[in-house]
Amino acid sequence: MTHLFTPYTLGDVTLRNRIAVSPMCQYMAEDGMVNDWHHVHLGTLARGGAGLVVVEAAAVSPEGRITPGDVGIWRDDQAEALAPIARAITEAGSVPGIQIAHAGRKASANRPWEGDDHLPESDPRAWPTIAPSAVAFGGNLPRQPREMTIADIERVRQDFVSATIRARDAGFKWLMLHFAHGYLAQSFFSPFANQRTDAYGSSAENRARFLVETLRAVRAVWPENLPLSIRLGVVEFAGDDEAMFAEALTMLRVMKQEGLGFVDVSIGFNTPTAQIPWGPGFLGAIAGQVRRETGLPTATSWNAASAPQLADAMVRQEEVDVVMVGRPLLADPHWPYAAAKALGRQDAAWVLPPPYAHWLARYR
Ligand SMILES: Cc1cc2c(cc1C)N(C[C@H](O)[C@H](O)[C@H](O)COP(=O)(O)O)c1[nH]c(=O)[nH]c(=O)c1N2
Ligand SMILES: CC(=O)[C@H]1CCCN(Cc2ccccc2)C1
Repeated sequence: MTHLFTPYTLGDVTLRNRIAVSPMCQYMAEDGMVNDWHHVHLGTLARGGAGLVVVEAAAVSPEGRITPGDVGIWRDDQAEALAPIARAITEAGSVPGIQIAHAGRKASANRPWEGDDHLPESDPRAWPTIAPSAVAFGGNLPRQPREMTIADIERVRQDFVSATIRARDAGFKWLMLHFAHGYLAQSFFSPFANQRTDAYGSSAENRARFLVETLRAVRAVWPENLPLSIRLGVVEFAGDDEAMFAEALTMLRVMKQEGLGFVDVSIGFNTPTAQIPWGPGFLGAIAGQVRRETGLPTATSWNAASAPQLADAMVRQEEVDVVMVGRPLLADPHWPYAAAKALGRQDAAWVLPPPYAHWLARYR
């Protein structure tokens, strides 16, 4: 029995299988607008057979981009440009998802293959960055951000709400808030990054405030019957993970009461000194713990699809409900087909659309 190829229903949304395209920035947008690159990239991935395609981090404001090449959803025309992509994903038999994000102190950077570092302040493309505290990430991102005022906090929360409304109206059916990877929301939760002494800092409850308030505000405008998820770093691999994990579980229980429906378990990435134990499916056990301790359905990524058998086992062992696949899909957008074959599914070819499947099913 392959668990990876069983349907999954959450609210009024059913995924044809447990494979999701993990959100992956392409850094190919101009002024936040998607273009042919994104249409071909995401359309091909949807035709590859994944049950869910999560469009890359879309910035909720210009300052919230990581690089000048990031997709945006801070304007109506940007959302309108995303609508055909949501349609193409749906027509391919997959569910259209999108991640909305604010990069915080990791913003205003070069594309990864062009340095992955902060743009020089003299660069006309650069912009000032904001964060919970005036504390730089360090490493290749040394710029000190401006500490956010309460007015900034309220504005950015509203930016997440406006972006949610645009995503809804553009036809997306699965929303993921980017609360991970050292970006703005994750950095509020982190004692490494958040040294505030007001209601948004110091205690775990205060450090969770921006995330919980934003989730609550987004929940109020995202349709009740559609999945509302977050991607959250629950460990840092930088020393104090027991405390961080316990705080994350507490926050997730509060968020569940506030209408969170699903959590994609990831890494904090709040400090350049992290020692990540890279390896096949290394977050699986942690995702399973989150699932048992909070009762929330989960996903995780991080080499979860290094082998189809591993991805299948993570579902079978109830560590996750959905497997987020990233880099393997860059290598092979039809990875779900290869996985179906590797797992011995009779109708493996029919993971792909008829114009491909008809011939592959009878290929001798
Ligand atoms: C090119 C590229 C771009 C992105 C990513 C990765 C890569 C390789 N990742 C992380 C990604 O979604 C996934 O969690 C990790 O890559 C781990 O999964 P894999 O081991 O790649 O399957 C990522 N994560 C996220 O939450 N939002 C994003 O927009 C991106 N962008
Ligand atoms: C936007 C986002 O969350 C992404 C941007 C690209 C790097 N991602 C994190 C990453 C690190 C190492 C290997 C793969 C991925 C985070």
